Amino acid sequence: MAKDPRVHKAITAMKRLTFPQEDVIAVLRKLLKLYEKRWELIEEDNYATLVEAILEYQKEEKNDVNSSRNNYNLKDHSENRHEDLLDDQAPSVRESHNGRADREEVQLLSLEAGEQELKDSSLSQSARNRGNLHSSTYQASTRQNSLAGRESKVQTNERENFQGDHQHGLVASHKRKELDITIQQITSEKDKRVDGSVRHRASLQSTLNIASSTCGKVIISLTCKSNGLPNSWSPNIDAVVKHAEDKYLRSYKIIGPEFSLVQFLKELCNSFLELSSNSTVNSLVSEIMGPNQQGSSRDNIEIKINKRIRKSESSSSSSLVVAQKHSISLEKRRPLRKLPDITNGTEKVRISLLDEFGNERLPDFVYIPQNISYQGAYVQVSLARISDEDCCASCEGDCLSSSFPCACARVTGGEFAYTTEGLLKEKFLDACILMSEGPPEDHHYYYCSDCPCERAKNAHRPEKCKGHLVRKFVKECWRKCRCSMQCGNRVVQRGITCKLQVFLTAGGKGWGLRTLEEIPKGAFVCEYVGEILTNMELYERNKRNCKDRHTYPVLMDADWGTERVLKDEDALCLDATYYGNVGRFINHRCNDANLIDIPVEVETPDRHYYHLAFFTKKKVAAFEELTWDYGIDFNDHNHPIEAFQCSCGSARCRDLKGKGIIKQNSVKNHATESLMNSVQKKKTNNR
Ligand SMILES: C[S@@+](CC[C@H](N)C(=O)[O-])C[C@H]1O[C@@H](n2cnc3c(N)ncnc32)[C@H](O)[C@@H]1O
Repeated sequence: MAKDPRVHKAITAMKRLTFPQEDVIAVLRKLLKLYEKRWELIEEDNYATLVEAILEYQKEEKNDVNSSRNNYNLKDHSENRHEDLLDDQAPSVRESHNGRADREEVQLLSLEAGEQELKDSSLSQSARNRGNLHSSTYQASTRQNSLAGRESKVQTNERENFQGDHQHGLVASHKRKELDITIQQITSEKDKRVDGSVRHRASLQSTLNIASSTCGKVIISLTCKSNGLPNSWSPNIDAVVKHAEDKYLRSYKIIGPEFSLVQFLKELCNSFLELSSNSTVNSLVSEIMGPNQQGSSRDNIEIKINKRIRKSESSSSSSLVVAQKHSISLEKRRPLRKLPDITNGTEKVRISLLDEFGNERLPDFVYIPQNISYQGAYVQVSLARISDEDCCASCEGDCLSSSFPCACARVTGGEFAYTTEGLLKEKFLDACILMSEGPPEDHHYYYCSDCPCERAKNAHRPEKCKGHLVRKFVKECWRKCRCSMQCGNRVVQRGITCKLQVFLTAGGKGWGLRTLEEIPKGAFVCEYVGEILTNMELYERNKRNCKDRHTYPVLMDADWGTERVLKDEDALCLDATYYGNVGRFINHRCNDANLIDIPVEVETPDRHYYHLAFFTKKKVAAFEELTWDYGIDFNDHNHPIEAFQCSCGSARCRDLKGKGIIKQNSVKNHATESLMNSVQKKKTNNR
């Protein structure tokens, strides 16, 4: 173990990302030198800089064609590394630097589905040649088993009807089959460590093989090959499966919590059987890369297909018939793009942007940390409008620590909404969540007699008001108050404190926002900041720009219930399309989003204008995407602006047509106004 705890921590963090220790050490050395040992630069954003530097390093190493020089340097490095960074490394790691063959092959993972023996399989042959098989078997069907407490050597058979609707020549003869999913970690004995983990010698080139036998058996095999690269230890297969699942669940959020990698691999096997009956190479490529991406370098992953057909595809013989080879060359790794701070220094914290895919247009907008009026919106902020009841002119220091709640707690029933830790009180938060998600109750809604939203659409014959949710407000101390800026009743106005990152989502949602650290329940994350427009201005703007891919308006109707007739200039909205803050990147998630938007009164008791603040509804893990429920009714046909097909991944996703459950034909998707009418839509949906 390294003596320096910071080195040890960095190595452990990188190990979780499966970076070879040798690479981590080499890069750490360089970075420490470069940053003059300023560890905070390396550690910030959960080692984002280190991750990038390692990827760069690996790319450079790979590009070094002079293998002998490369070997010499690597050995040289590795010895130095031990001296100055890892003084007390485990002997097994030291050992791995020596006696390394230039080119070795270790099969990391092989998955088999089927019940019959493979005959004449190059895969099983190659596995045999490599020596011992270390095998772990998982139950394919249950989530518990795939996520937690996996046990090796447990084999479960799952009944599958192979015939079903697959009209597959190869499997047609088997009406019902047992389908076993077996994950095997295959390696040569000399690569095995004492603790059971496996040393692998390369990470730059991997080969994915899929093969099927005529009796319906499919083998998926992932092979990693070395090219004289630094030695490293491959993690235990349990860790690999869990890591991949966690990554999809936590970072990408494109799948539900019931996702199981093993189940996914099983589906891959079944798809392979289906496709191999009549597929062409193209159809398989299309299956892997998506119909519009054939031949494109969207992922910059080179997929070579060597179709080695030993028998005709339609053959019903029982020998192995197809071996499709996809060589995934990480040499052509996607270029990472990172902006260190999209706020241009306007926030207290830096907010980076990371494009792991390297192919998305950078967002085109101006970052503003606070709302600003576009034109007609008149936000009346004046000391005169703040009455004695709306401020605490005799407080000092921290209002939360005084024995009696001051006047500023009046709005929240004489109790402050925040705890001394700066979180929303659970009772208050839960009440807000219940109002926005719970069964709709009529007294939660206000129906205008002359609704500005409907007036904007048709001034002469406005439709009936769709209803506006009467929201609970938080009220913060402000300028007329005599407490300090550190008062616990000033949270939103102090701005963002969480470590956030804009990232390109993997699920087709465009950019998204994630947290780089765990956030507790009830924490303020950020505001929704944009241009303040009148409702009419927004309507006109949307009519002009309805083709914009992403639109970002929010109606500030949380307190319309207190007005008899709302004048057009008082019906305000926020639009973050052209000017906005990081809140504009928060994607929608149906029903079980981790953020809730709560109106916060700061500068004025006049609630035509307020701040819309996002708080966590539950504890959010580091790297989890932050989402809120826009309140969209995906069945609403009458919206002028076309909305997105929802890819939120929630098990309770409301966009049924997007999932093919409702026919799409004449149904139009509409987004922007859905945001504006979110209340009514949620209500309808809940009914
Ligand atoms: C407020 S923006 C969020 C940031 C946006 N993803 C971007 O790249 O700038 C809203 C837009 O993001 C996309 N989006 C948000 N949530 C989505 C979801 N669940 N499924 C698909 N697209 C989504 C839609 O294009 C939507 O109009």
